Amino acid sequence: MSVQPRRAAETAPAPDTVRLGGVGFGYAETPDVLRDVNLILPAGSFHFLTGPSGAGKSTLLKLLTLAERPVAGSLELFGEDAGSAPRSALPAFRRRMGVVFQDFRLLDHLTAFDNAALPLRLSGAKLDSYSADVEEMLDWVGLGSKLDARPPALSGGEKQRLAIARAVVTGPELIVADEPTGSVDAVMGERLLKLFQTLNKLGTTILIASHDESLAERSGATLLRLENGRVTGGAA
Ligand SMILES: Nc1ncnc2c1ncn2[C@@H]1O[C@H](COP(=O)(O)OP(=O)(O)OP(=O)(O)O)[C@@H](O)[C@H]1O
Repeated sequence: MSVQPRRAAETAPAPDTVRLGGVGFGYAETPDVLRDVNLILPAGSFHFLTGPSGAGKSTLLKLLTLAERPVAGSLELFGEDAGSAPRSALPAFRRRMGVVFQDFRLLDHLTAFDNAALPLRLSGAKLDSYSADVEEMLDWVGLGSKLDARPPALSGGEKQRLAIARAVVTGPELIVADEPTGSVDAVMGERLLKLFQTLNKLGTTILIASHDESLAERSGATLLRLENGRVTGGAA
């Protein structure tokens, strides 16, 4: 696979990709969704996050992707304080991660190719430099014949695979995915798992929130469980 995670040039050990200490967060109607989350994702680690519906998995992912910020505790990404960093610093954190949202967040007016290529285009890269990588990634997720299709003409599973291609095509250091196999069949679920495993072997830190406990167990990833506002399992 030609898409590879970017790596720092220095030889010092990479800092933990994610460190959460005593994190608390909630909503007006549901305070205390997260009460005291302690979580470390070392660089290059692979974790699955499971837990009952409504436990707060998507909420935790919103904190990691900086869509929300903790109201208590600390959040470090890539060895730097992200929990209380100024808003102007957030895009630099976000550029280092690929995110698969549960609702995909594709742009309906763009083709599949242009949706997948969007993060590269926004980074200022020239089409010639990324076009082959984007096509390879779309081929990997089974969309090689749908490069010109727009999201409204894609099935739920195809949209999900397109969202995954877009998240991984930049070679991010961290991939955060919310139910990334929820809309695909078992065969494609295995194929997507292989994609995540391959990216992890290349050094990408990966956190997948999923209801699919059997996929999580087959993944070889460290299993984390979110319940009653706390995460158990893993290195924290
Ligand atoms: N934007 C919001 N405003 C208010 N409450 C919210 C919001 N988003 C989530 N919640 C509430 O926070 C709690 C945790 O929701 P969240 O979606 O994070 O759980 P989850 O573990 O991802 O659930 P599922 O497995 O069903 O996707 C739930 O009680 C939910 O109703």
